[in-house]
Amino acid sequence: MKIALLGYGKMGKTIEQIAINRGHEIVLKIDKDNTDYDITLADVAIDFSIPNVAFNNISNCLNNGVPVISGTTGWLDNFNNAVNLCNDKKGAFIYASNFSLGVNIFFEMNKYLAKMMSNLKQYNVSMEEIHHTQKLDAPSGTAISLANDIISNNNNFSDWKLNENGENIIPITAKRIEDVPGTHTITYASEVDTITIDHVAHNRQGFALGAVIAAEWIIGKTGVFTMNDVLNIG
Ligand SMILES: NC(=O)C1=CN([C@@H]2O[C@H](COP(=O)(O)OP(=O)(O)OC[C@H]3O[C@@H](n4cnc5c(N)ncnc54)[C@H](OP(=O)(O)O)[C@@H]3O)[C@@H](O)[C@H]2O)C=CC1
Ligand SMILES: O=C(O)C1=N[C@H](C(=O)O)C[C@H](O)C1
Repeated sequence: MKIALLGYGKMGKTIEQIAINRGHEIVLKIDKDNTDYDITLADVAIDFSIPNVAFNNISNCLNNGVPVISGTTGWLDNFNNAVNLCNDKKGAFIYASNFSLGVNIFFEMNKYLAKMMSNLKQYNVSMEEIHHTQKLDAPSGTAISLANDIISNNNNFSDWKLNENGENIIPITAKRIEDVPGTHTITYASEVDTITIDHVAHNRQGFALGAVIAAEWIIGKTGVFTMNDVLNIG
């Protein structure tokens, strides 16, 4: 498979290694100094870039009939536009805030726990995410997915806020510590006890492998998909 890497930073480089080991060819490596390119050279594009260019990258792929996998976070104001464009062009598109198998299992655990806690109003939920100091967005895309899944599965919470408490609010704390690949912790606390679940990434390999598996999976398909479709979980 011929892969275009839209974004050739920490993730782009990790994806390159894994893709080559799985027998793929990298035909484009795009960073901020190299934005004039022919996307049709690729069978599939993998976008791990920066929030304010992700939607343009995705649109360029969809307008040129190239399936696109995006892991870039912090651009979701334009998510519905990407979905509409994909449907108009009969293209293929997957966005995931987190491509790792472990986090996708953690997403399911979070939904299950949120459902169980729905009738237990004595528990307040809170979330903490920790990432490396170069991260541009906060809270992380993964934390936003986790919070939205709690809201969909638990009537006690209707919104999330960064560093803010309040009735029916899920407070999210974002910490930035050098070299941390990604840690997410969900805490339910009552007066008598605390329940915590967490996911700790040890490196970026899990995110990158998931993105390459999604790129292999999407070839020949039409539509907007999620990692649940790819991994067949949930
Ligand atoms: N969904 C998931 O599983 C995961 C998502 N992420 C997300 O992926 C994104 C990238 O993360 P990471 O690799 O750590 O970040 P980096 O900062 O290491 O890499 C970002 C890359 O984007 C490039 N870039 C800048 N402008 C453009 C442009 N116009 N077109 C294409 N590329 C451009 C940068 O180029 P230059 O170096 O020249 O500035 C750089 O190569 C982030 O949004 C992060 O949150 C990260 C890990 C997992
Ligand atoms: O920027 C990162 O590094 C990561 N970003 C994603 C997010 O915002 O959730 C996924 C992962 O946690 C690493």
